[in-house]
Amino acid sequence: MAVYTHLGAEDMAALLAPYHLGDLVSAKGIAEGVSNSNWLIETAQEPGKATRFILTMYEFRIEISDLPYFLGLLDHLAAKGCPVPRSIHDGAGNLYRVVATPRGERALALIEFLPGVSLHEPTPGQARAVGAALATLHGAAADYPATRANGMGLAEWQRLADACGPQGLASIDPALASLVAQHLPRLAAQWPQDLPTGVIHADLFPDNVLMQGETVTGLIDFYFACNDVIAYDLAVTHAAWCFDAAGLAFRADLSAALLEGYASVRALSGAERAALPVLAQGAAMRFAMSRAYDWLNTPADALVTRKDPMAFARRLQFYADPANGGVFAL
Ligand SMILES: Nc1ncnc2c1ncn2[C@@H]1O[C@H](COP(=O)(O)OP(=O)(O)O)[C@@H](O)[C@H]1O
Ligand SMILES: N[C@@H](CCOP(=O)(O)O)C(=O)O
Repeated sequence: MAVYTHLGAEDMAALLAPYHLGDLVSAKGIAEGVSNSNWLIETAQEPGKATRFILTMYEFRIEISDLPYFLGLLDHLAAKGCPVPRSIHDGAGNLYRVVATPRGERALALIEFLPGVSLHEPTPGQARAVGAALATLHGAAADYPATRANGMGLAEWQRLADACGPQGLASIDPALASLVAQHLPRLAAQWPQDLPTGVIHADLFPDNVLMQGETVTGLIDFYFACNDVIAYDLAVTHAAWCFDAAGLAFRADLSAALLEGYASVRALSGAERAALPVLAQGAAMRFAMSRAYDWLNTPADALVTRKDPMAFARRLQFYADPANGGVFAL
């Protein structure tokens, strides 16, 4: 997360009053992340007994009309035992509220705080646990009744690339514009059409998984969740987890563990397995393009760390290299 909107203690207390959670004890902006402003909130009904929550203010890339899908999905998955934060409803039962801020009207929601830490250098055991948790999520979400199209699909990668423009892409790295021109039309032509679809997380990066040891204690940040190709979610997770911390070297041990963990809960069909190389190239393109756009357009005053588009451009090259075709064989 990030903090785009700066709020004083009085503003924060007023925002939280409709939740009837007691007195505001502390509110700390969380610098991780990109899309929203987030705070770790502590409130207490009585002195010395504080409870933690996460307050999210939706800043961009999120339509308010999608919030019932995202927040309802958290409650659906939590009810099935998945380690996801429940949404906290206000005193009138609302899942989210729209408030006036110095930057204009914003929607906000409060969710449960979950224990655990996100990892920078996962072990194979942790990657296996994440694979299994992802497959469990896919199963638990199978009867979620709402649907949402993927707003970060192929058409959006193209729109982001066009918005950056060849010069903007080249200003990030001289190789980026030609890489996009080489691979984006091919991916559009080769994109699989007939694979099983369902609810996917679509952004299960290490910073969106909380762990204690090898136990997944939290799957968070469902704000790209949507209905799309289920195996694409595994490809996204693979692209996010299976390279070293610098994003340069492929980690075969993490890859094997993640795929094994996934397959231990949900078997992949032959068609899904065969499609993983192209799905992973698409995943890498998706994050290269959103990062490139953010690289060129992040407000100067935002408390946010821009993420390197080239880390995913390099992964795209890795997945597109025929010499690496065996990565997804189990
Ligand atoms: N339910 C939660 N419990 C504990 N920590 C959380 C929770 N939700 C978010 N966080 C913390 O806030 C950070 C940013 O949250 P996240 O939802 O990933 O924001 P963004 O969408 O901007 O990436 C996480 O990396 C984590 O440290
Ligand atoms: N995981 C993405 C960033 C998406 O933003 P988030 O902070 O909302 O997860 C990336 O690494 O590019």
